[in-house]
Amino acid sequence: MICATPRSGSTLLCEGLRGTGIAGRPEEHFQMLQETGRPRRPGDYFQRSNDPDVWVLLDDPGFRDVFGEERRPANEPTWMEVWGVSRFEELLDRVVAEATTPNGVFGTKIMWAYFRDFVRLARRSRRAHGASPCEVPGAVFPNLRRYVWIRRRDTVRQAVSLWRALQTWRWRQDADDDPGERGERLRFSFAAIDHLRLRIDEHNAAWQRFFRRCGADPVEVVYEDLVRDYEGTIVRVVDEVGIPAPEGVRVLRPRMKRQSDGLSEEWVRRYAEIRGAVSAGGER
Ligand SMILES: Nc1ncnc2c1ncn2[C@@H]1O[C@H](COP(=O)(O)OS(=O)(=O)O)[C@@H](OP(=O)(O)O)[C@H]1O
Ligand SMILES: OC[C@H]1O[C@H](O[C@H]2O[C@H](CO)[C@@H](O)[C@H](O)[C@H]2O)[C@H](O)[C@@H](O)[C@@H]1O
Repeated sequence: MICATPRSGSTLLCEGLRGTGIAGRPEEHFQMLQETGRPRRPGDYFQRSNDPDVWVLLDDPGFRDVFGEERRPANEPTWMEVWGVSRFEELLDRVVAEATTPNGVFGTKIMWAYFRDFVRLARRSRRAHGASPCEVPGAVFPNLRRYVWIRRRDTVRQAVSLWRALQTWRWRQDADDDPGERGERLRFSFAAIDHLRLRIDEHNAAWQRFFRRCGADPVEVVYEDLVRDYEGTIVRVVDEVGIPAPEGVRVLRPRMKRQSDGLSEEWVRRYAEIRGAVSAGGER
């Protein structure tokens, strides 16, 4: 089970593991909120914000196409409808069947932001009824061995990446993709990036507390190291999870490309400048 936060490089890791053919087919199979049964909408990423500038942004009519109904209509199918199932147990069965490689290894990826919803939905099902939150993943996933925790050292760049993805709704770019939107309509917001950075830091800390409390020792992957040594990192994860690879681990070249570009760098610079001024007691 890959434990992640958004824009941590988790898809690159999942694709690398999937490409080995022996490490399951991890994807974001359970991205649904308990309340709505749907994946998060852009506005959900800003809930519990303590920053009035974020509240103003959420109400800004100029931002309706980003946060409003246009992006994710209220009648979009629920996640269970997408999977064509009516009970959580059925979803589990479908996911385990689809995400298991012939050697019996299963893989999935879960973000902290909806891990609580996953745990609560699972505990209402027969599989994990009465299980403590620590016991839930082991109760619903067969022979869970180790968690894999992916994080990014530079959470400012991660937050910039997320703020961009929330505006473009482009979550990946493959080598042969048309790059599409390159920044013409995108809006910088210190408040939004700062909120997302705080949440990312908070969610990483929450994963750590969860592992500590549950006596788990996750395999750790840092995005910047994964990018520097892709093959070596994938081989290490397979090895540390304990997946037998009698003929060695095959690592395919990634199809995905880095999405950040000069505009992302410009936003990182502007964010640091404003943050520096705010810490020195100045205005945003
Ligand atoms: N090949 C390659 N090399 C370097 N970086 C890469 C690569 N593939 C994906 N990425 C970067 O991973 C970031 C997306 O992270 P996630 O996959 O976790 O995002 S998601 O929340 O699941 O959509 C996102 O980071 P940013 O570049 O900062 O936007 C992607 O560009
Ligand atoms: O390719 C990157 C990821 O794309 C999907 O997830 C992302 O898009 C969702 C919106 O459709 C969003 O709710 C989610 O937070 C994003 O991570 C896909 O589901 C992931 O498997 C994939 O890693």
